[in-house]
Amino acid sequence: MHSVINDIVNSTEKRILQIDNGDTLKRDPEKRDIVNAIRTKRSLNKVAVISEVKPASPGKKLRDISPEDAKEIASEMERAGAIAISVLTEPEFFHGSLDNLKAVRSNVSIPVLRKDFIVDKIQFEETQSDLILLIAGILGTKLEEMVQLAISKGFEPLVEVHNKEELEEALKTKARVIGINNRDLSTLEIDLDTTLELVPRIKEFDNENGTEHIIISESGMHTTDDIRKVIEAGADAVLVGTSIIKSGKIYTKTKELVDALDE
Ligand SMILES: O=C(O)c1ccccc1NCC(=O)[C@H](O)[C@H](O)COP(=O)(O)O
Repeated sequence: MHSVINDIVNSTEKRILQIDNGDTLKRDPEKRDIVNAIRTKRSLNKVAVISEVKPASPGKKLRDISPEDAKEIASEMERAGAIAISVLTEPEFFHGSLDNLKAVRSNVSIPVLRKDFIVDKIQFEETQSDLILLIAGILGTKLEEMVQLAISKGFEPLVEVHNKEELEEALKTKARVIGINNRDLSTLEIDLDTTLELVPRIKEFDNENGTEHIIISESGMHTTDDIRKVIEAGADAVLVGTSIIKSGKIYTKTKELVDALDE
């Protein structure tokens, strides 16, 4: 694991000590269904884009985003046809917040993903979202248990993998949604071919087991060519942060990616 990831996980572990066990968030009982949203979008030959409210990457500030800004940004993403909104909530390295998550979910009607470094079930109690990210490379042997717990709490777990070993672990779980992260968390290098390498194994598993996983290609997509590359390889959806936020034109850039198959 890259030292930045170790730092992020260490900082998260310290932060969760502050979560008050008795202070359980009252969650909206309605879960917005991303699986249907993705299938509907794809049936219209549009790209299912999960658009990310991302203030920063480690060491790289993109834009200050307050809860009010987050609401406005997410509304523009929804208007432009995004099927879901991802909200980074990690405060130290990504400048995200749970307040941004809450603000976004109350202001859009599409599914919302909490994008963070979940290391302990206590984090479920502070989360107002429909989906929650579980990173196989971080959770290791705890992955299956965390997937079960997330489902029992009413979340749709999005299990993120980057290599074949992590993918095999993800396929052993009950998760319906698998994210292939094109960013290697050991080196932070991005390679869209990661999606091309891992999709066939998911398809093979589904054929053998009568399952139908939803595949999300995550990170490093900037152009419509990038989007077409991963969709043509078999991804059902894409998760895009930096290129949308950096464009400064949230509506226009999101729509360009949603319409990438029109060209
Ligand atoms: O964004 C980073 O640089 C990063 C570094 C280390 C761990 C995670 C990181 N990103 C978290 C994400 O999951 C991305 O924000 C998301 O996949 C969107 O990626 P991008 O479109 O490349 O901003």
